[in-house]
Amino acid sequence: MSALSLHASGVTLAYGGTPVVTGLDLQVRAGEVLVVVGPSGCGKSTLLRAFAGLLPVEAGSVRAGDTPITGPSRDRALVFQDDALLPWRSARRNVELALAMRGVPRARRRAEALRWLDRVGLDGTADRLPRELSGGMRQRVQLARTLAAQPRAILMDEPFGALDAQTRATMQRLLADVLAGAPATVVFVTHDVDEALLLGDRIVVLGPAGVAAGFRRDERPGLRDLILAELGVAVLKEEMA
Ligand SMILES: Nc1ncnc2c1ncn2[C@@H]1O[C@H](COP(=O)(O)OP(=O)(O)OP(=O)(O)O)[C@@H](O)[C@H]1O
Repeated sequence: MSALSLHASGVTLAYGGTPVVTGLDLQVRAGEVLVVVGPSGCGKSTLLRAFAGLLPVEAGSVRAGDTPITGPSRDRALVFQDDALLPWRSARRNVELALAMRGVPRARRRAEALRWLDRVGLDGTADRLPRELSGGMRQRVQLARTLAAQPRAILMDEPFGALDAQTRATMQRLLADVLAGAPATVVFVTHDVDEALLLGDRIVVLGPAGVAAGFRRDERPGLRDLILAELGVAVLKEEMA
């Protein structure tokens, strides 16, 4: 399975007729990790929902590769802060579910689920229920389950927002590691500019008028300050809008 490019062209997104995002143009290249930052309420989650096929566009188009996005697909996984694991299934059996949905024969699921759990550092806890795991461990299971489904695009909405600083830093490094070996395009939403700089090949600042600025990582010295400045301007514009 190859990574999937994602495209938003002249996109307007709205809830109950009230526009949230207007005329947005954004191209995500196949295989890149694009991080989206922006003021609270500017429509970051809404954009992910459109790419996930959960929210139809009011105007413009969203595409995955050449195909218009008209609904959810197993090719595009959405990952939230809440781990959304099934509470009555062990970590291993949560991962096995993703394998079953991918059509992996029953006889191979157990070993493959254990390999994915091992990959996210969870060997030895495969038989525990979600409530017997810490928040960071549950996020690891969620990551294993997402990767096991082999999506071609992963849409991540502040997945580490609920974790303490130390666990969050560990998860960021782990994610950077596993993504390096995964053939998937990633759109990652965060409030944390340092997280954006660690994970993103490219970082865009979303503002009330669409993409306010875009940066390649390592593009120039002082990138962090530049992003913070753009973010500050976007927040002011959002407040004045
Ligand atoms: N289901 C909904 N129904 C109505 N309005 C909504 C709904 N979801 C979001 N909104 C509104 O749309 C706007 C954008 O919300 P969204 O969650 O996309 O912003 P965000 O940039 O992800 O914000 P944050 O950074 O705070 O998570 C907000 O004004 C929000 O109140």
